[in-house]
Amino acid sequence: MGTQTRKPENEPHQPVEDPAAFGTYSSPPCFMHELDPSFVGLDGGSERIGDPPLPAGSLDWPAIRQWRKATRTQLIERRLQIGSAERADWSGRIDKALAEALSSASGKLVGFYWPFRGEYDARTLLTGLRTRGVRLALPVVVAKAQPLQFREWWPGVAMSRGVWNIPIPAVGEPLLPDILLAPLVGFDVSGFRLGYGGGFYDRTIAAMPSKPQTIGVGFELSRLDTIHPQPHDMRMDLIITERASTP
Ligand SMILES: Nc1nc2c(c(=O)[nH]1)N(C=O)[C@@H](CNc1ccc(C(=O)N[C@@H](CCC(=O)O)C(=O)O)cc1)CN2
Ligand SMILES: Nc1ncnc2c1ncn2[C@@H]1O[C@H](COP(=O)(O)OP(=O)(O)OP(=O)(O)O)[C@@H](O)[C@H]1O
Repeated sequence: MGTQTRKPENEPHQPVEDPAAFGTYSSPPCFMHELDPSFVGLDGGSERIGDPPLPAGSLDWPAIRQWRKATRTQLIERRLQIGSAERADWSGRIDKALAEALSSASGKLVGFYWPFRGEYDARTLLTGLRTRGVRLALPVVVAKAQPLQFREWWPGVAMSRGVWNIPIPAVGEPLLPDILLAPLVGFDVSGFRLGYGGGFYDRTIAAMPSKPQTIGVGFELSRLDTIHPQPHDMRMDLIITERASTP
C-alpha cells in the first residue's frame, strides 16, 4: 500500500485557532503552545519506549495498568518533542495513507478528533473530503466511564469546550460514526492501542450497536511490542502511521 504498511489542558492552553473558523488556514496549527518548556531542546533520545519494563511474572492488571501509565507519559513526551519538519513530513504521509483508507467513505460519517498534545491532525484532509460527501463528527465526553457521544462537525459550526478544553460542537444530536479514527498514544503490532487511559474509545466501540470501522492514527514513535492487551481493549481494524498501515 505505498507509504502504508501497516495533566489536563487547563485554561492557559488554548488551541491557537478559532475552532469555528477551521478550514480557513493553509497550514496545520503550531503545537508550541502545548509544549512544556522542559521538553523543548531536549535530546531526541533513541532509547526504546516501553520502559520501565514490566517486571517478569507481574502480568496482573494492576502491574499492567502501572506500566501503561508510565509508558503513556513517555510516549506523550516523545510526541511533543517532534520537530516541525518531521511533523509535517510524517503528517503528509499519514494524510496520504488515510486518504486511501477513506477512498470509499462517501456518504459515511467519520468520527475524528480535535488534536491536542501533539496528536496527528487529520482536520485538513478530512475537511477536504467533505466535498466527496464524507460527513464528520467529533467526540464529546458526556461523563467519566461512559461511552463518548459524537456530534456532527463542519467548518463554521458553533463550538464550545469540553473536558481538557478540547473544542466540541456546541449542540447536535448524538450520531453513530460508520468509521472511527482513534488517536494513538501507543499501539502494537496486533492492532491494539493505548489512549489516555480513560477507556473512552474502548467503551464507545463496545457500546455501539454495529461496530464501526476502526482506524488508529499516529506516529511510529508510538509503536510498542505489545500493550499487554486486556479483554476490554478493542483491536483496531487498521493502524496508520507515517511508515506503515497494518494489516
Ligand atoms: N483529541 C482528542 N480528543 C478526545 C480524546 C482524545 O483522545 N483525543 N478522547 C479520548 O478519550 C476524549 C477525551 N478523553 C479524555 C480522557 C481523560 C480525561 C480525564 O479527565 N482524565 C483524568 C484522569 C482520568 C483517570 O485517570 O481516571 C485526568 O486527566 O485528570 C478527559 C478526557 C474525547 N476527545
Ligand atoms: N467496555 C468497558 N466497560 C467497562 N470498563 C471498561 C471498558 N473498556 C475499558 N474499560 C475500563 O477503562 C479503563 C481503560 O483503560 P485502558 O488502559 O484500556 O485505556 P485506554 O485504551 O488508554 O483509553 P481510551 O480507550 O480512552 O483510549 C480500564 O480500567 C478498563 O477496565
